[in-house]
Amino acid sequence: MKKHISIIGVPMDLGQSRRGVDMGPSAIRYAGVVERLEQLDYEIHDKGDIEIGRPGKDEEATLGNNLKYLKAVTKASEKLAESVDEVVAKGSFPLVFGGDHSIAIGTLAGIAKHYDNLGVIWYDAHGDLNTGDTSPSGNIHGMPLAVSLGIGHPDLTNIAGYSPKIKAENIVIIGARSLDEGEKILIREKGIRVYTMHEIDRLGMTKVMEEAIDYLKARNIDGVHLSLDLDGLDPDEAPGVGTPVLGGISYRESHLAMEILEESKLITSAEFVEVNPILDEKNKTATVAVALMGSLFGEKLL
Ligand SMILES: NC(=[NH2+])NCCC[C@H](N)C(=O)O
Ligand SMILES: [Mn+2]
Ligand SMILES: [Mn+2]
Repeated sequence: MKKHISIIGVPMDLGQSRRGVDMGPSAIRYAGVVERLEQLDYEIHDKGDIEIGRPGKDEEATLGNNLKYLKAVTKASEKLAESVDEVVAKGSFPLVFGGDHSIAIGTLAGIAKHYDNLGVIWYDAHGDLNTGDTSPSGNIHGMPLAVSLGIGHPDLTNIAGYSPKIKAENIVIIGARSLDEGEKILIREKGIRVYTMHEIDRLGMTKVMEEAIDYLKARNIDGVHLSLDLDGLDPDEAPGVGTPVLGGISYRESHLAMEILEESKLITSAEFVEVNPILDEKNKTATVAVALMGSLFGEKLL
């Protein structure tokens, strides 16, 4: 039987302040993702996009809680959680395209209930561990990992009616190079495993991925979600992102990371987020995302 992948697009741009990231799912499709994965003998079902809707003028205010567009993000997260939930329930692999990283709130809400002990690999320049209290921006795309740990506004932590979605000791962050003070405190307090750029430079990507995999296996995880923020890569190679940070993971290292994950056979769901075609150069970032998906699903040169 052919393995089955279900694509869900999430044209969400309300979790941050640079317009255009809502076109990410189109850019990724345009870069040929379906054709590419079909060649790997997967059966692909593109479920289309989640409807986000435009917030009214009265919704733009943060209502004093430092959570921009809380209502609209909550609504979209609920819809996404339902759609992802259906995909997992029927035994297909959920592959979600963003949209900004706030969508991980809904993705994880739909996935985590199907696992007793879900692992998460968070491939990102950032920790996304803020709350309304610690965020310097009020942008919800800087909060999804905290929300999934059950930390943050109850409207967000209770998406799909349960909380927390994941455990701190089952998370590995890879590529971090920009963390806010509150995020650093949370990382230390919860003992979250983080491979910063320092460790990637020092150990090399092979060792980092092998350690990450061993770490998750030792936690007896029964599935692993890959949440890949394209800003984890260096902005020279993935320029189409809203919050670029210099000194990132290279395209080659990222391919290697995806290949090692594929060999591990641990990944049970994935999302690729923050692709913003307005900020991109000739759809380069979406093309990089699709190439990485190729490796994640087993593409080989020979
Ligand atoms: N998913 C992202 N690109 N997150 C960037 C977050 C940036 C910053 N830490 C903030 O909370 O505003
Ligand atoms: Mn990021
Ligand atoms: Mn992120």
